[in-house]
Amino acid sequence: MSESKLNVDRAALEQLLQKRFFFAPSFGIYEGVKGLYDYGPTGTALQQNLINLWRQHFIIEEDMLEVDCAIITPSKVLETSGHVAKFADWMCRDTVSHDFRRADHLVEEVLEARLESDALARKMAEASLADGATTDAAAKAGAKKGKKKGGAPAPTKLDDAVAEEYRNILAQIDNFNGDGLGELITKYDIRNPETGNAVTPPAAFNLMFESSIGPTGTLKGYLRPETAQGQFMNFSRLLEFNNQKMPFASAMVGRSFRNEISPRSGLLRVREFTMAEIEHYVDPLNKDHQRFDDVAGIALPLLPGTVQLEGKSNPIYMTIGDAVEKGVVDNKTLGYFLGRIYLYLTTIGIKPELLRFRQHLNNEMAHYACDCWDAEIKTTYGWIECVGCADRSAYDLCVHAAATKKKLCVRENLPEPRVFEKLECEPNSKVFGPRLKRAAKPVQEHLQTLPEESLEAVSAALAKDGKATVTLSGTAVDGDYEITPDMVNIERRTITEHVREYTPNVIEPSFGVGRILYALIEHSYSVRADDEQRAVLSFNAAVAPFKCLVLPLSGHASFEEPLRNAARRLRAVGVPARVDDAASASIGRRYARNDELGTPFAITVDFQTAEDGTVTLRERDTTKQIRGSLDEIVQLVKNLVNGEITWDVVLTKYELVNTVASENDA
Ligand SMILES: Nc1ncnc2c1ncn2[C@@H]1O[C@H](COP(=O)(O)OP(=O)(O)OP(=O)(O)O)[C@@H](O)[C@H]1O
Repeated sequence: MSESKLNVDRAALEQLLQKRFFFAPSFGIYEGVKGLYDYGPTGTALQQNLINLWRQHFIIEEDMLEVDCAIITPSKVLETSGHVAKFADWMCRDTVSHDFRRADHLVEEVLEARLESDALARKMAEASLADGATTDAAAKAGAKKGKKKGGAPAPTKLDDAVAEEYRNILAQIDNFNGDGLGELITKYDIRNPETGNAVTPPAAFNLMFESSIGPTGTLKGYLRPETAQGQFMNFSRLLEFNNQKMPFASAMVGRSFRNEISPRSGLLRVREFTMAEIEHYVDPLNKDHQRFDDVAGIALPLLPGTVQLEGKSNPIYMTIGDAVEKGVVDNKTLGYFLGRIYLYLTTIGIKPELLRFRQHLNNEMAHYACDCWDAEIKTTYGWIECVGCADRSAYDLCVHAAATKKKLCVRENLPEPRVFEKLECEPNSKVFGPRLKRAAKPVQEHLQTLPEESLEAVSAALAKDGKATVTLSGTAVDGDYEITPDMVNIERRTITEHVREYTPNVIEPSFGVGRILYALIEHSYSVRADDEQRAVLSFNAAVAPFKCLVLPLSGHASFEEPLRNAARRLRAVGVPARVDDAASASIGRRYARNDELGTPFAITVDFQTAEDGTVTLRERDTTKQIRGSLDEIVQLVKNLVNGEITWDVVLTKYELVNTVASENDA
């Protein structure tokens, strides 16, 4: 499939979004704070519709268990999950202005700009060559031209090998850690593009907002950076609620908080945002999915790690069935969710040709993940991760179980008892206590959890030397401890198990609602190719913030009653209707305003309404209108909004109203 270009004038779109109050910087009258936004009525309705569709598509369709957990999270939870130590980005500082920049974004921005400049220089050189000049002269001419035009720096041609190196780095930019990014900054003399100043070497910056809980100030807490941990905390209750049946999924829609280093791209990188997350618990020995066949035939644009490491950025198209069979995608459950994510995004209106699934590279993978794919959507800001889909393995449940000594596992009755031999260690605590004092318990626990080969070695040492050494690490009493045969009984026993106990693995699709909302706005935006050049947001009826506008042809008093009646009738059949009776604006201007809000339908009350009770119905994208009785039109709008009929079909059944006059009456 060819990649379609986004034809969006971002400055014009941003103006529209502010004017129609989709969203705006928070605390604006105090000059605002970067990365914080308020949604207005339009944005709120759009977001709510996206969430409703998400709930329908995932939670209801898959019978998931929805929860709503606390946002303020005690430090202990996030220490255990690894977020306190590792939930960080790499940050550089301008050595003169002291501005902060995220290191990977800085490298990306500078190298991309150099490649763009290189491409321009080559184009100019080619053009001049075609005019008969030599390459050098052409480049010089290009440079002069560049300088003359608005003072922008002249395009600079790169050495072929260097350009190739840049492309390679960019294809795997997420794979670099702090040291790696530092080396790139030094090697390629990367500076703050806004000031031209050098930057400091990257340092880790933890993204969590820290707080303290209660008046003592001693209980440290954080605003959650993801909703997942709350769901894990409730794993046992949820399993119980599900009658111990596996697999199952929990889900939550809620706010998360990240103290982003330098938020710059509107809604795409903010410090407080709505996430919709699913934690699907699955047996590690069987990651198949019952409904895999429903999605197996969908061809997805995939960008596997191996392709990125070759320096390539074009996705390969592969059915989900093939991708799992060939091991490109690790397992059927992960593949199933990639398919469901694709269906959700394309159903709400994301253009399939501007969507790809990129696999995480090893260094990029979050500390908890063993395989991860991002659904990335192309916007005017480039490819943006909008949904992460990670196999978190058993990481979270295991670490929380170990920290709390609570069992977070599944117990399943085996169809047949399992009989096997096992080397077991039974400590003699009467001897342990007096001899090892504080270390007695940790040493006993250590021995009981040793893998079979290590326990075998201890047993052999005790038999041969009459003693063995046990080394503790990561405890409060780390060190070497000597044990003797009177302290333990190690023997091989026959075990009969009737129950299998295991920690489930977690497959986690994690959606950033704001990023999806913004990408959808860009994909829905166009400008009419007429003299007026009016903007339209072509949301489908299911996601459109408002479904139907009701308006009078003019401010004539006789329109008032039928107008209210039409709005009342629409609401009675469950269609949210907005009335626009601003008599000061012409009908054409009011249609245009409505197109900017993305409202798909408009009912107009005019002089004929008083005569025969009919109204007109206008569709936003075609601007075509039909006429019918109010009853008929209300029913039609209801069916159109619910997707029971399409506008194309409506057009085959009704005569068009001549609308040229009113549409141009702006
Ligand atoms: N600062 C943010 N602003 C808006 N949405 C965000 C932000 N950070 C993450 N998200 C959303 O949450 C989803 C899941 O979060 P995840 O931890 O996978 O993101 P991430 O890999 O940290 O994102 P990035 O690499 O862009 O910082 C992302 O796919 C994205 O849609």
